[in-house]
Amino acid sequence: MRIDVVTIFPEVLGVLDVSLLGRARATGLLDVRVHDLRDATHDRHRTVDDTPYGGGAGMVMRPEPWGEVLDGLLADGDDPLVVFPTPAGTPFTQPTAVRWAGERRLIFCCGRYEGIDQRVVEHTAARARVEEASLGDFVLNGGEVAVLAMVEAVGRLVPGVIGNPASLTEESHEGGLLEYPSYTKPALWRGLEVPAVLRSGDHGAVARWRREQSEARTRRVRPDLLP
Ligand SMILES: CC(C)N1CCN(Cc2ccc(Cn3ccc4ccc(-c5n[nH]c(N)c5C#N)cc43)cc2)CC1
Repeated sequence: MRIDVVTIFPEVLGVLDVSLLGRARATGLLDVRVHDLRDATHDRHRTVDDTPYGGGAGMVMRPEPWGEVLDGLLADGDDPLVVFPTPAGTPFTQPTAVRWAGERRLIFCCGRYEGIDQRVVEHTAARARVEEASLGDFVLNGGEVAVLAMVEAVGRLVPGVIGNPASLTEESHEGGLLEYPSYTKPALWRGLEVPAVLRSGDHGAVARWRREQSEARTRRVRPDLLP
């Protein structure tokens, strides 16, 4: 999978070079390319923003640099999905990550200030598949942190990125339930014991206990996830 990220803060995306995604990049499983939007400006100050039509607080990102950088990225004709992170977007969920992990190429457009001139979304949607997605119901200062989360959630689902695919099967939000609690050695720690069933060797009992724990945790913490 190829992932392009357009941003005015390319250094923020540097964290993608470490850990799992770093190894995935090094082995070619993920081809992540970060592009500095300011490279598509041509004035002395490398200006990417201007005042909003209609007045109001803050600045809006100018359409011209975005048009130029997307002209280049969309020239390959390989049908990428173009994602605009925005507080006004469709909630990004695990099903979204699973769906995006099936794409051959993703392009993430990180806005800043009060957002990107809407005509960029409109013009891009006339020549590519576009989604406006939100990381959650809270406000960030720009799209970069959201894209880091989205790229990690998607990248880890690409075959080969996670060493043990089995660890992808029983995760939170898989199958609509939160994951069961996990334990490791020692069996007794600061007076707290590991549940006996987990040390019983009875795999059927362990599976039942884990399902019950997932259901109870979901009822307690996220009843909205239950059918
Ligand atoms: C003037 C006045 C009436 N407006 C009132 C509503 N405000 C909403 C507003 C607030 C901040 C930002 C900062 N920002 C710029 C690009 C950008 C991309 C993603 C996110 C983002 N925030 N939270 C998420 N889950 C996100 C995602 N994904 C935030 C971004 C953008 C937009 C804008 C100002």
